[in-house]
Amino acid sequence: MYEWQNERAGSAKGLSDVSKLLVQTSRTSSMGLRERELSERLDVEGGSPHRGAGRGHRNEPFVIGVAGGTASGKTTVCDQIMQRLHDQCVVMLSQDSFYRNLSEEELQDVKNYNFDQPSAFDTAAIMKCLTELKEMRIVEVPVYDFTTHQRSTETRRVPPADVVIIEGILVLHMEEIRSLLNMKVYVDTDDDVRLARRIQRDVAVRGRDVGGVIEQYTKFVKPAFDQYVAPSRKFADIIIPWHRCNEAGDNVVAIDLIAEHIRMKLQQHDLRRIYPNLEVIPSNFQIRGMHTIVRDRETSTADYVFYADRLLRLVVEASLGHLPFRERTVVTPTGHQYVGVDFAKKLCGVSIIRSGESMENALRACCKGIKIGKILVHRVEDRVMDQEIVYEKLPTDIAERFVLLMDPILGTGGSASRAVNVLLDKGVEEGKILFLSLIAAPEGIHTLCKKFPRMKVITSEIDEHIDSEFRVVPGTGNFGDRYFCE
Ligand SMILES: O=P(O)(O)OC[C@H]1O[C@H](OP(=O)(O)OP(=O)(O)O)[C@H](O)[C@@H]1O
Repeated sequence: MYEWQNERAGSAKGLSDVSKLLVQTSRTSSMGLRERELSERLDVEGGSPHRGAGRGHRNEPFVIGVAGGTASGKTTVCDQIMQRLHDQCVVMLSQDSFYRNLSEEELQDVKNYNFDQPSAFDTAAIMKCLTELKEMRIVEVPVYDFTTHQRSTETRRVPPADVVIIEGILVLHMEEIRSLLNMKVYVDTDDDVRLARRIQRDVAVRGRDVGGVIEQYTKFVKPAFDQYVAPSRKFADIIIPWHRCNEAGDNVVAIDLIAEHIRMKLQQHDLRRIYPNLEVIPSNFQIRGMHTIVRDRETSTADYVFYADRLLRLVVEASLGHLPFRERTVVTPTGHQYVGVDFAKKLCGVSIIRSGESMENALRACCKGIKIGKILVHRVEDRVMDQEIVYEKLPTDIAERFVLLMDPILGTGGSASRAVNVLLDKGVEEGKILFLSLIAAPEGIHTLCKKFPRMKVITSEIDEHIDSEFRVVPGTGNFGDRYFCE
């Protein structure tokens, strides 16, 4: 029997009531009520800082690093991301909490101490905290007093979360920290705006005088910005131009995009942890852009076909990557050996009529001369799990082949399940079937992945849910109508 390799360890998970609590923490606030409540509930429930597998929690949080110059608006960006993710468990850390304690000598000459250089931070402590949060453990974060330049004896207790945000000037400069981040954000604000804000903040909040703030800025802050902070922009996945704000001072578009991306990742993350046989092809802004076009109801048929074809091709290519291969060595024109691989030979496609036929061109373009069969399922709207097979035409030797079963939309999973059963009846091994879709609803994923755990399910995006009329939401409308009709 052919078995797909289980690439991801993990067990069934879903968000518990506890982890659904919103946990807002910031460097200026002491422990918030909800955070305290969460910590207490965790203590009561677990009696241990670990949130183990099988207790209904995620395995690892999504970690975001937010960098930018002093007073660039990093905290505001973080607060706004947190607000958008109000139904998720989010915690925020500040790199500033991890300043080292100053020695007696340094304290006596504090005006000449450079707080903006990497060595001013206790990077080992930052790494410990982030690593433990990644392991879903409760951490104790230092509390730094900016007036005495010392850590307080108190610590701030931060519980595990679905999303961890760490902000600070050097978060993207430090390679160790970068390696733990799932998303890197850089807040880009004009230098003069930042200086004005810095003066205002240090005088009002940290009890400094204007002359002292400007001196420190010129001597340390600005050179460190030029040396460490500004060059770290190149590591960012997203650069937020904070001068492109609305009247309320928000860059709504950027924050919405970030929050939407995180939501999508969290959703996908969960399902992929539940089902090792689910594969979501890695997204990027090019793919998101194409999805945006095919989901837009204003898109013309010509554009719909063009961008759907591009996306379908990506799904087909990603699926082919899951087929087994044999090592093969060839000799290049330079006379040298190239140790490569040979494709799997015995495969075929099967499209679920009608929408599945839209994937045939992509498959033919990738696999020269591939045989393609067809299955027509009559979708009975009020009996979603009891579909009727109306027509089938399949290669006679299908039982000896790997089968790429194609349908761009996975809704309830009723049609796909029925089609898989036809293949199984023909003698195809479950582990040799790959189901390819462009857009999948979680309901369909649950149905297929649970029912056929050895079949690989490959999709490009997972949508929110199906509505009362079994349509995928937000979806793309009726794929067949949009793709095949003028
Ligand atoms: O997972 P399910 O709930 O079964 O829904 C998915 C099916 O619905 C769509 O087909 P539709 O019935 O619209 O027919 P078409 O392909 O001919 O457009 C889609 O192409 C799938 O075949």
